[in-house]
Amino acid sequence: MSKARILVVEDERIVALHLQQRLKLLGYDVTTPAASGVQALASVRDERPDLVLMDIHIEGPMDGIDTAREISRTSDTPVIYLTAYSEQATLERARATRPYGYLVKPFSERELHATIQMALERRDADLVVRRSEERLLLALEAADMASWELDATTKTVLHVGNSHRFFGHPQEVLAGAWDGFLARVHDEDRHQVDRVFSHTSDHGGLCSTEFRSVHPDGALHWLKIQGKLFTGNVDGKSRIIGVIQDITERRRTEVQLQQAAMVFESAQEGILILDRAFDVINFNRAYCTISGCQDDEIIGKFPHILDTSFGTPVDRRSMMTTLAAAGRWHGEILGRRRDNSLLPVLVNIASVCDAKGDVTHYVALFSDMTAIRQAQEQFQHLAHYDPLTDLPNRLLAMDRLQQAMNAAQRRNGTVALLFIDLDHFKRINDTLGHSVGDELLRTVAKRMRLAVRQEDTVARLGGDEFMVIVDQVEQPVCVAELSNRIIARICEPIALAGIEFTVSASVGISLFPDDGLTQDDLIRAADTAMYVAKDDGRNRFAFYTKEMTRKATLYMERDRDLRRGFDVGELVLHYQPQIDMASGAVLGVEALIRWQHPTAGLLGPDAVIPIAEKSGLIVPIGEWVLREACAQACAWRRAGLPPLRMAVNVSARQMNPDRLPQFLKNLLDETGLPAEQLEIEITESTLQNEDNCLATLLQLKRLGLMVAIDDFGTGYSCMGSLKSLPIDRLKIDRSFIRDIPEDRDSEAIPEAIIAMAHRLNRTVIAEGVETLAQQDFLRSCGCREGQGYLYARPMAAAAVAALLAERFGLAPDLS
Ligand SMILES: Nc1nc2c(ncn2[C@@H]2O[C@@H]3COP(=O)(O)O[C@H]4[C@@H](O)[C@H](n5cnc6c(=O)[nH]c(N)nc65)O[C@@H]4COP(=O)(O)O[C@H]3[C@H]2O)c(=O)[nH]1
Repeated sequence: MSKARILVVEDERIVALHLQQRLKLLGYDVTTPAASGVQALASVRDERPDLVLMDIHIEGPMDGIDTAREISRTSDTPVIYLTAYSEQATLERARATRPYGYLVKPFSERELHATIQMALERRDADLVVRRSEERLLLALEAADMASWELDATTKTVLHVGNSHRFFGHPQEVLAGAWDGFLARVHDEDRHQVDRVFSHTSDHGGLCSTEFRSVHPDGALHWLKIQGKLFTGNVDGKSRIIGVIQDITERRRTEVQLQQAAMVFESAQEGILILDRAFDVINFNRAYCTISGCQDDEIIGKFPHILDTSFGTPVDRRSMMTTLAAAGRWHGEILGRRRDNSLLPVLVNIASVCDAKGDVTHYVALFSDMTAIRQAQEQFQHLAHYDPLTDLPNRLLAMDRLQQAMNAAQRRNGTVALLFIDLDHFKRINDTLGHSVGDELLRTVAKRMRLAVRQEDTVARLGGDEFMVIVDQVEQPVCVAELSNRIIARICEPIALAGIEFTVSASVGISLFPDDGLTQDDLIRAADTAMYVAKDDGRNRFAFYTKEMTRKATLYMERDRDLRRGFDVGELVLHYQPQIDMASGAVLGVEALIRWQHPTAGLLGPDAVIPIAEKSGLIVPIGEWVLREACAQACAWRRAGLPPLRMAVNVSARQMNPDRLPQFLKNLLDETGLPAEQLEIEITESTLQNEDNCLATLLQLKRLGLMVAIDDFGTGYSCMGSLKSLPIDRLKIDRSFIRDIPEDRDSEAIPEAIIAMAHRLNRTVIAEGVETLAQQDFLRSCGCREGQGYLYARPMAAAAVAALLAERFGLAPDLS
């Protein structure tokens, strides 16, 4: 053991040398004595003595106490004061420097030795404590912790280590009154922190809590503070001593883990964590739901849903190869449920690697695609099927037709395309309502399906239009039979909304390849044939013929020509006088349409009316006729001619109660023509077939117009109801007049019509009177009015005026 080195600080040299002598004798090593504070500090720094014997009263700017204070500030060297006498104040100053001892001069060798030994031992003990404190501090620092201390009795914070790091404030801000410390704790945690440290003894002296500290920059730090209560072992005070730790990162990780756990558990996707052998080590609820497996059937096993033993299309080897190469595998498979049923699943598997890049786990996600696939199927269904009847729609029908055509082409066969349109469906829809109309369409659809073979397609194209595609037609006659079957089925009585009624259908048929090689051609052909079936009286079928196309083309050309003629004013009116057969007086005229065609010359109504009826142009043309006829009647009146009845033919399609009466009212208002001078002629068939006819007639009568029934006698049903109809005049059809008097039998009908009309108080006029004999016969039956070539042919307005002027001896002003 080496000798302790001692520095003597003494300004009296003799005393210093004597003391050194005594020390040497006691076995100590001595350094050169220092005579001043400055020398002493230099010696401590350079000689590194183990102990300093310091005379309090030394010369110089620093006395022994000042020098000792400086030594203790810069080194661990213990200082023992030497003093002969001292005032109290000096001693107080000396004590404040925490010396290792006092030796009061004169002192014995024993006192000197004992004091030095005690000081050295205390210095060693202090060093041990200091080292240990240092170690503790370093350990706390390494653990990112700091110590803290609280006086539990007074609730005073004594110490908060590394306070900047944990609270963002210096020690002075935190140390002191408890409330000052609490002020640095987040509002929401303050109460909890206060409670924990107020009841430390309740928990065996241990306390621990986690809270947030608010740093001056607003940043929140999660802190964990732990401590233990120590009671009175040093100075009788109760202290809580412990450590503070910043757990912000841990809390963040915890929150992230919680969120991850939440996602894991609440995910719609089934999630599996697999080990390297592909055995399950963790799973979520959704996986159980999707796979139907129980908890104990999952852990430690290969995922049941990926079981390929059912021949699902997962190739496990290629999956593993992809996983090894790319770290991911995804695809849609037919997964296997616990009950061995299959379901479409979208699978996403990812490898999880360690720091070295070696695979440690796999994470597999399973999305049940059943709902999506069902929705897609529904979507597909909606896109291809008619929602009302559930029959294929036009899109699918076209596809099937193309397939049938392709197949027929390969085997040199025939496909039949049937275009089916319900007759007068619009009328049913309008009168019975749309829900009845819908139900009717559903019923018809079912009946059609029952009428055809399983492999044939029945489709709804829209509205009341249906299509049947017959694959593999053996003979056209089979298609005819099928059409009859369909028509017959449709015709069966239907009871809807408490009403029983029947509906018929018209069917147009085209054949592939005879009638067309493309879908469009076939459809056009079937459509044309269907219109022919309708024209032929409905409730029947018609095979397409080339002649139909010719006629249809002709019709279209005529229609176009008529529209043009109408637009440029080529339509004109001729007028045929209606005569009092007794006096020969002109009672009125019938307006008859003519077409002054630029190339064909003057054309009769046959060139206008049928085409206009078909295309709907009859309504504007009919209104033009009425306007023109009224204007002409007014012009004649203005010219001074006597008032004449103006008879105008009105088509069935014009008999719209919402349009015609209002139109006529406006016309009469505009022209000033008295209503009773205008006579509307409707045919007997219009009266029978047009639902709106009666309602329109009643309104016309209310306006004061005259109504005549044209072609009377050619229909059958209206005789009985004639009495109640708002009719003024009957026009006997000229077909009944033609054979008078050659054919006696033919006289019976006009005779009966005239008699009946008189009975019912209606006027009669005979059409087509060509001979005097016919006139005489009619007059003998009591018919007073006649119209025919016998009196005058239909003629232009100017000719009528001239005729009237001649008859009445007038010279009309026709300007
Ligand atoms: N053989 C013969 N025929 C005679 C005789 N007297 C008159 N006629 C013809 O008989 C038709 C009488 O007209 P309708 O029965 O109303 O029959 C009319 C009428 O139903 C229709 N029509 C004519 N103009 C119009 C019109 O503006 N609108 C509508 N909707 N139909 C019209 O066209 C039909 C034919 O008219 P038109 O060809 O002008 O033929 C006229 C007239 O020229 C006769 O003694 N012998």
